[in-house]
Amino acid sequence: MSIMASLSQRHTYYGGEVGVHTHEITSKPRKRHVTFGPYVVGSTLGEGEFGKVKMGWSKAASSPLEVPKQVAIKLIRRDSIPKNSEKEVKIYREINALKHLSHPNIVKLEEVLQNSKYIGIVLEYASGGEFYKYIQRKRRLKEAVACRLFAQLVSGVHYMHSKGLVHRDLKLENLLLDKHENLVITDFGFVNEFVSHNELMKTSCGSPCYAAPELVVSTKPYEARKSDVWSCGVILYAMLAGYLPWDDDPKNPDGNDIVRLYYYITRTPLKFPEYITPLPRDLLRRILISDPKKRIAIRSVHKHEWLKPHAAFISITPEEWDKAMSSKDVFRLPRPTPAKSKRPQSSCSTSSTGSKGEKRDSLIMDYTLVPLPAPPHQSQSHVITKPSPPSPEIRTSPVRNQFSRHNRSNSAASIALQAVVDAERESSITLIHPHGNGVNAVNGGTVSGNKLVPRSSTASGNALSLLNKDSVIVETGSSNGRTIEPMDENSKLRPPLNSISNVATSRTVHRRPRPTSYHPGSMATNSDTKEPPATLTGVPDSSSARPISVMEPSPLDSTPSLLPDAGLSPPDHSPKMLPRRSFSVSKPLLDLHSVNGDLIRSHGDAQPMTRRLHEQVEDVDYKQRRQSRRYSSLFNSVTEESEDTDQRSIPPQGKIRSHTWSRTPSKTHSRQPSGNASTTRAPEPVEPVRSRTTTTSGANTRDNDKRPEKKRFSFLSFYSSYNTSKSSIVSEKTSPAPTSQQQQQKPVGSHSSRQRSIPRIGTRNSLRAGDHTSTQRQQPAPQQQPLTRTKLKKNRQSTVESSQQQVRPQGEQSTAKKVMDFFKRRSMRI
Ligand SMILES: Nc1ncnc2c1ncn2[C@@H]1O[C@H](COP(=O)(O)OP(=O)(O)OP(=O)(O)O)[C@@H](O)[C@H]1O
Repeated sequence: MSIMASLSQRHTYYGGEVGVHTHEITSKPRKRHVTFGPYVVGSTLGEGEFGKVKMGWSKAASSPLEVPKQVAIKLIRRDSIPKNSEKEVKIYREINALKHLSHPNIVKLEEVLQNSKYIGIVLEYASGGEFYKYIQRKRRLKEAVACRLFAQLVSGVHYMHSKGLVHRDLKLENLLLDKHENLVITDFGFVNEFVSHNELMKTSCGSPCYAAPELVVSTKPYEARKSDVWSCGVILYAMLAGYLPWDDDPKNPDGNDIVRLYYYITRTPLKFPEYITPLPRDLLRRILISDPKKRIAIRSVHKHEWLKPHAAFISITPEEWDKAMSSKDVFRLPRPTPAKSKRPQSSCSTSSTGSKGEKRDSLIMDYTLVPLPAPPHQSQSHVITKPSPPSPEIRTSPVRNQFSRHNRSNSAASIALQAVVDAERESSITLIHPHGNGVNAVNGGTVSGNKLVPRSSTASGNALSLLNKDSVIVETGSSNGRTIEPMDENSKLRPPLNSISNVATSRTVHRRPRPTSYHPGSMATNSDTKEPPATLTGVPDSSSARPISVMEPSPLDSTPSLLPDAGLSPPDHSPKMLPRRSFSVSKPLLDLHSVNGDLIRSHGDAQPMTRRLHEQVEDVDYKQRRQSRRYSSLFNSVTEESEDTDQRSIPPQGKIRSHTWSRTPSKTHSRQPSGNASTTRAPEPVEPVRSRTTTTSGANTRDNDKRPEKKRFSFLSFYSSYNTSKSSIVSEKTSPAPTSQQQQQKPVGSHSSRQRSIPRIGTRNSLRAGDHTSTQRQQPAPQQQPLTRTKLKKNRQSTVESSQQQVRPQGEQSTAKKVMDFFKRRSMRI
C-alpha cells in the first residue's frame, strides 16, 4: 500500500502548485487526461526555442504495480516549423543524433510522435532539473562533485565524438540532472557530424560564453571536437568557480558585446579564484587555450590527473557503453516492457509489430514510429498508421550544417551564475532589442557605432594572431588591469562581424530565453545557403527540397547525413507528417489550446486559468462563497470583488470599506482579527476619527477609487469599518464630554483600557475635539455623496446614520455592538 501511495504521489502530475488547486475543484466533473500518443501529458518542464517541454507519463502499464514511465515531451508545433527552415533542420538533427546515442549521460530519446498539430520528441525525463540552477543553488560545486560531473560530461562528449557527432552547443543550460544527480546532456539541435578524423567545420555554433574563440574570431574552419572541449572547460570552470571565466570585463559585464567578449577572452589570461585547487586549474589551463591546436583533446582530458578518481568510468569505451546500455542494466531503469502492445492503438496509432520495447536501445526502434527521419530499410510497420498508405520513409540527414545558422536571440549572458535570473530577464529584453552594442553595431556593418572599448591585460600571441590587425589598441590605465581602447573607431573584426551579423539577421525569437542562449551565428558561405534544406513536412518537393541524405557534403563542414544511413535513402522521398486523424483518439484532447495551456489541469481538476476566468465573471453569490473561504484566499477574491463592485456601481459597502480601510493609516486596523474582539478592544482614539472624517469626503472617495490597495484589502474593511465606525462613534461620544463621565465610570477590564486609550493620546485630544466638530459637521457628507448613487446606498447610509443616532445615548459598548451588528448585517447583504 505504501508503495502504491508513494507511486501515486510521485507520479501524479499535479505537482507543486497545481496540487493546491485540486481540492478546490473536486466537485467539478472529471475530465480526461490530456494525452499525446501513449503519454499522459503533464506540467510544463521548460520552454525552449521550439516550444514547451512537458512532463509525460506512459499510459500503458503491464501491472498495477508498474510505475508509469516518466518522460519529457518536447512539443513542437508543426505550424511553427516553416518548411525548409533552420528550425526544421535542427529538429532533424536532434532526432537523428539522439537515436544513435546511447550513453548514460546523454539524454535518451524514447520516441518521436506527432499528430496533426504537434511533433513530440519524447525524451528521458531528467528529474534533477537544470544544471545551471543546481550550481546556482549551491553557488559553486565542491571539487569532488564537480569532478564526478565533469567526468560524466567528458565521457558523454567523448562518446558522441566517437559516434562522429559533435554537439557544438555545450553549455550549462543544455545540461540537466537526473534523479541521482547525474549529468544529462541535452539539446542536440546544433549537433553535427564529422566523417574524417580531422574534419573541420565552418558553421559557427554555440553560445558566446561557451563557444571556442576560433568559432567567433576566425573564419577558418575549425575542429569541432576541440570546440566541444573548450565548452567543457567553460562548464568546468563554472562548476568550480560559480561563475563563468572571462566574466569580469567591467566594460562588458553582461557579455552582450560579443566582439568585446572575444577580445577579452583571447587576450586575458585565465584567472582563478583562490578556492580552485591546482589540479583542476591545470586541467582548465590546458582546455581553455584559445589556439585549438594547443588545446587538449578529449582523450587527454580523460587521462588528466584530476579525473583519476573516475578513471574507471571514463575509460569505458563507446562500444562498451553501447553494450551496457542495451543490456538494460546500467544506470537507467529498464524501459517498461508493455509500452507498445498496451498502447492505445488509436492515440498515436502505430502499426508497429512490437519489436520496440524489447530492446534496451529501443529508441532506435521507437523513433521509427515516426515517419520523420527513419532508416531507409527499416520496417514500414513502424510507421504511424495513416488512413492513406504510409509514405515511403526516407533517411534524411539531420545534420546539414548549411542551415545551422543560429538565430537564437542574444541573451544577456551575464555569466555570473548568481545572476542567472537577472540574466534571464535581461535576455528576454534583448529579445525585443536584441544584441546590444555589439550586435547592433555589427548590423550596421562596422564597429564604429559599437563604442567598443575592449579591455584586456596581457595579450597572448595566439590571441593577437586571431585578431584583426587593423585593430589598433591603446592601453590605458584602469582598475583591474589595463583597458585597451581601440584608437580606430572603424577598426573591424571581420570574422566576428560576419558571424554576428549573421546572427542578427537570422535570429528567431525564443519564447523563454535562458541565460546564455545565444549563438553567434554562422560563418557559412553563400554556397551553404544554396543547399536545399531537409524537409520535415509535406509532400516531397523535388524542386527545392532534396533529401538531405543525398546532398553533396560540404567540403569543409561535416557530411550531411549520419553515417549509418548515409546514401541509402531514396532521393525522392521526404518524410511526411502524419495526416490528421493520426491520433484518432487522443487528438480531440490535444487541440492547440489544451496543449498550450498547462496540461496538468486536465485531470478533471480545476484549471487555474479556467478558475481565473471564473473569477472574472463571478457573480455575487460566488463572491459570497469566496468570502467564506480561507483568510488568505480572500485577499484575492475580495480584490476582484471590489473591482466588480466598482464596476457594477454598487458603492456603499465597497466604498465605505475601502475608505475606512485606506484612510486608516494605523496598521492595527488591518490586523484586527475578528469582530468578536469588538466589545473588548479599545477603539482607535484619533485615527479612526480622522478616517471616518475623511471617509465621508467626496474627495477622499475619489482618492480611494484610485488606490488599488484599498480594493485589495477591502476584505478586511469589515473590521476596519467596524473599528472606524466604532472609533468614530466613541470619538463622537467621548469628545463632546471630555471624559469626565467616563473617567468617573472607569469600568474595569476592557472598558477601562478602552477609555484609558482615549486620554492617552493627550496630544491629540485637542485635535480630537476639533475633529469631533469637523466629524459631526462632515457627517452629512458621506450621506450626500452616496445619495447621488443608488437607492441601496441611500438606505444603507440612512441606516448608518440612524444606527449611530440610536447608539449615541447608549453606552459605548452597546454602541459598538450595534455598529458591529450593522456591519454584520450589511456584510450579509453583499
Ligand atoms: N529530458 C528532459 N527532462 C526534464 N526537463 C527537460 C528535458 N528536456 C528539456 N527539459 C526542460 O525544458 C527546457 C527546454 O528544453 P530544451 O532546451 O531541450 O528545448 P529547446 O527547444 O531545445 O531549447 P533551446 O534550443 O532554446 O535550448 C529545458 O531547459 C529543461 O528545463
